[in-house]
Amino acid sequence: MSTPFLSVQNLSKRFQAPKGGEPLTVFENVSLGVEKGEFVCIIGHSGCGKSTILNILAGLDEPSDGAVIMNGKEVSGPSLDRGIVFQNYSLLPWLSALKNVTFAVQARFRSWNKKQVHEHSMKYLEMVGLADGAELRKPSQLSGGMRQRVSIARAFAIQPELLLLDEPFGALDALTRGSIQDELIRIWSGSDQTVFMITHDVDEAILLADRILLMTNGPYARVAESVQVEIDRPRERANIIHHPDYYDIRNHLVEFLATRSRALAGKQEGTEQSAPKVVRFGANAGAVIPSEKGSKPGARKRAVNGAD
Ligand SMILES: Nc1ncnc2c1ncn2[C@@H]1O[C@H](COP(=O)(O)OP(=O)(O)OP(=O)(O)O)[C@@H](O)[C@H]1O
Repeated sequence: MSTPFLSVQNLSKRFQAPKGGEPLTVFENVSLGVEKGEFVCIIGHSGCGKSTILNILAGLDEPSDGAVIMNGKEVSGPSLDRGIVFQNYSLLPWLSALKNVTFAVQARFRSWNKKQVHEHSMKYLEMVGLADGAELRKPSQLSGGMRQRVSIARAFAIQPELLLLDEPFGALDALTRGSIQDELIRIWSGSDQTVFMITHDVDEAILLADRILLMTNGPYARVAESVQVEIDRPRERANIIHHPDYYDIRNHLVEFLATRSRALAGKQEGTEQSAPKVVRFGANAGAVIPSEKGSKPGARKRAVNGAD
């Protein structure tokens, strides 16, 4: 079995208690694989460790045990191969929106001249609706949603191999959220980018993802299930609810969050398999896959509206 593009191997994270008490084991023995070009969402209750996993994938935090291997190399620090959108935007406050983007683009594409950098950056700012003069404002002069859009433009503009998104649309109104979700799918569809995204929104996850990872509650959280979303693309927000698998998947996710995330919580004893259980619906519901690790995503239909 080939090694996946992104391989999370027996990852654990413990934080020291502030006053020398018992350390907090946020999650333990998390193993999973993500194939190149796959779009994966992760869902779990607040505090189970989703952002901590994402920070480790980004190389911004270190695991207590285990490793993350991307493209055959262990992740040991941040890299422009991995673009990140955080919940709290993380923009450089002394630079304009445009300069926040050009700064990253210049670092990524070192041989480009100023004009190329400017045009490329403006293209992505335009994509998020911020090319009408707002690009000249500093983060403190922008609303929360606008700041988040700058952060999204910056991450997309560097065209990373792996896009890490930590609730990227949380601060956006429904209309902007929908149009940026569409842009994300358009960009991802036309590239071989891999996306790993945290969301609390089950409908968003079903609309966007090839696969949804479900985390149990912490401490000692783990990724218990990997739900395949085998709904053909393009998926349209207005029509996806009519797909025969839609409510089966949705009910499964909601039920996991309501009961099983808690029922499955707690420390696992040694022999427990660390790879999540694969869950499939529709025609593939009976398919037997022993573990998620290394499994290929369902047939990819990357066509989106107006694009192939
Ligand atoms: N630097 C840190 N030091 C100590 N504890 C931390 C640190 N960072 C996170 N934690 C703790 O680790 C746990 C997981 O936090 P994390 O932010 O990863 O959760 P999350 O699932 O992303 O939550 P949310 O959905 O609310 O964003 C929490 O209990 C949090 O308090």
